[in-house]
Formats: sequence, structure tokens, C-alpha cells
Amino acid sequence: MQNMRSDLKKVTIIGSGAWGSALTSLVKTNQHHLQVWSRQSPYSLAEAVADSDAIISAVSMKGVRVIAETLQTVKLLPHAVLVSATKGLETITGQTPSQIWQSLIPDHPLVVLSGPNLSEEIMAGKPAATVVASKDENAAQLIQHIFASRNFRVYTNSDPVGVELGGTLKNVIAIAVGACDGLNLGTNAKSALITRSLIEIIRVGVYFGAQPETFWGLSGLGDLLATCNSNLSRNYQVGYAIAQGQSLETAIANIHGTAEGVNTASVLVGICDREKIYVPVSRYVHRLLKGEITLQQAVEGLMERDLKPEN
Ligand SMILES: NC(=O)C1=CN([C@@H]2O[C@H](COP(=O)(O)OP(=O)(O)OC[C@H]3O[C@@H](n4cnc5c(N)ncnc54)[C@H](OP(=O)(O)O)[C@@H]3O)[C@@H](O)[C@H]2O)C=CC1
Ligand SMILES: O=C(CO)COP(=O)(O)O
Repeated sequence: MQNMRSDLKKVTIIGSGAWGSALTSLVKTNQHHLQVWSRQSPYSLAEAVADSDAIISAVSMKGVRVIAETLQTVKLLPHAVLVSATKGLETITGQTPSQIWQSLIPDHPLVVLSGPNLSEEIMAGKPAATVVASKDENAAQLIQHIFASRNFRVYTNSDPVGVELGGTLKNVIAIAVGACDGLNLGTNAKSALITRSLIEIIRVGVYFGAQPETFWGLSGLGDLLATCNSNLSRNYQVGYAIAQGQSLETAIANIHGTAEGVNTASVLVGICDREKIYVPVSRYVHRLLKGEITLQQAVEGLMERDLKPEN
């Protein structure tokens, strides 16, 4: 039945994996007119987005370009807002999801949604907070109101690059911290790893034009803490499993859903090699995942680097 309240919007969610399903449950809470589309849907993507005020993409990184290219050929409402909820980097181009959306569909406002949002906790109705970031303040506020509820506090932010990179880069660090916990290296080691990794994330973020202070917020430090402290995180699970002696292939096969950090590590290190950005933790994660070094060598390598000032 069509809702009659004037503040209710038509919202389309693309992707019915773990994150798409959690976002679906949040939109349902507010009784918006909701359409979910996935590759299994009996209707087309064009039909799903017709008349939508907000189109939310929650597909994994490998699906972003194909979805954006399809939407590029579809007639959207002129005011329709696009929302990217993916945390990853594209393999060939090194682009972020929002860069892909922006380049393919430049005429619509774009919002990045990212924060400490483990989908299982959200599905269980536990309280959480997130960030919706855009250069278009009205677009960010629209998405804020679509999602905000008693159990989901939504903040706007005007630094979409920073918000997106915080969510993307912490996945690599969560693999490192999962491995640290899997080896039982202790709380001191874990705290040092998380803190130094945040500096590393900021270094990359600033290079890409993000505001450093964004990374102290929910989408940076917040998501880093969530993902590095929960065995609900698939990235953390991958690191933990490797520390238990599993191969990367087995670890990936055993998790439910997508651990974006595996691919992100490889793309990130390629970018940082090219741009000469110092990312020791991400680099050791990448070399570990590629099988170039053992976990023990990664720990030793990180500890035995040249001594330097903290800042
Ligand atoms: N789970 C979480 O807690 C959170 C996840 N995220 C991010 O959200 C993204 C999705 O994660 P999650 O839902 O957990 O992953 P899942 O593996 O559970 O789901 C992946 C989703 O991506 C879709 N997809 C994959 N490849 C393609 C493709 N080629 N074309 C179209 N669709 C495709 C799948 O579609 P189909 O259903 O048709 O197979 C599915 O909907 C990731 O970037 C993740 O980092 C962000 C915040 C929280
Ligand atoms: O991004 C997430 C929480 O904010 C989900 O983390 P994982 O992809 O590691 O499960």
C-alpha cells in the first residue's frame, strides 16, 4: 500500500547481501516506500529505481561499476540522490566507489554512507551511529532523515572523500588486528597497531584531499575500533584465521560475505608505491596475503623498523 505521509520517500536499495539487508531494515523502520533490487530480482534495475528519490548502492566493490554503468542508461528522477555504501577500491583503476559513481552519473547529488556499522548488530536492533557525507548539504540531510531512527543516529558531514576512505582503509587494518589477536600478541600490541594504523590512514586520506579531522570521527576511528574489536567483522576474521594457520583461500571460503580488505590492500599498496606514501602496516598485510612473508616475519618487520619520532 502506498504511504500517504508527505515526508515519506521512495527509496531503492541495490544489493541484498549483509549490508543491503541491514540498510533495508533501517529504511523499513521509517516506513518509506522501499524497493530492493539484487541480481536475483524478477524485475529490472530500471524498474526498481523508477520514481526513486534515493538510490542506495550496497553492493560489494566488484559490483559497483557494472551497477553504475547500468544506471547511467536509465532515466532517473532529476532530483534523485545516489548513495554509496560500499567500502573498497577498484582493482584496475584504484578508484573509490564514489569516484566511479561521480564519473558515470555526474548530474545527481552523491552521498557517501559510512560508519561503525556491523550489519549483524544493526539487524539485531542494537543502537549504532553512522555518517552521511556529501558536498550537497541538502542531499546529505535527505539521507540523514531517511535512515535516522531511535536505534540509528545519523550525522551529516561535508567531507565525502575522508568518510569514504576511513571506511575503506580500516578494512586492511582489521586484517592486521585480527592476525594480532589470533597470535595472542596482547592488548599493548593491539593498541599500538590500531593507533599507528590510524596515522597511516590519515596519511593516505590527506594525500587524496580528505580533512585529517574526519578520521577522528565515526567513519575513521569509530569504524576502525568497531572492525578491529569484533569477530563479526569479516576482515578481522580473515586475519584471525590466517594466524590460526589457515590459508587465505580457506579463510575467505569460511567467512560469510565479502572481506573487502583483501583486495583493498593490494590496490592501496599499488597506489602508495606510485605516490610514495608510507603505509607500513598495510604493506605488511599485503605481503602476508600474497604469501611473500610469514606472519612472524610481518610482526618482526614492523617491530624492527628504524626508530623515529611519533609524529
Ligand atoms: N556487512 C557489513 O557489516 C558492512 C558492509 N559494508 C560494505 O558493503 C559492501 C557489501 O558488503 P556485504 O553486503 O557485507 O557483502 P555480501 O557479500 O554479503 O554481499 C555482496 C553484495 O554485492 C552484490 N554484488 C557483488 N558482485 C556484484 C556484481 N558484479 N553485480 C551486482 N551486484 C554484485 C551482491 O549481489 P547479489 O545479492 O545479487 O549476489 C550482494 O548484494 C562491502 O563493500 C562492505 O565493505 C559496509 C558497512 C557494513
Ligand atoms: O564495515 C564494516 C563495519 O563498519 C563491516 O566490516 P567487515 O566488512 O569487516 O565485516
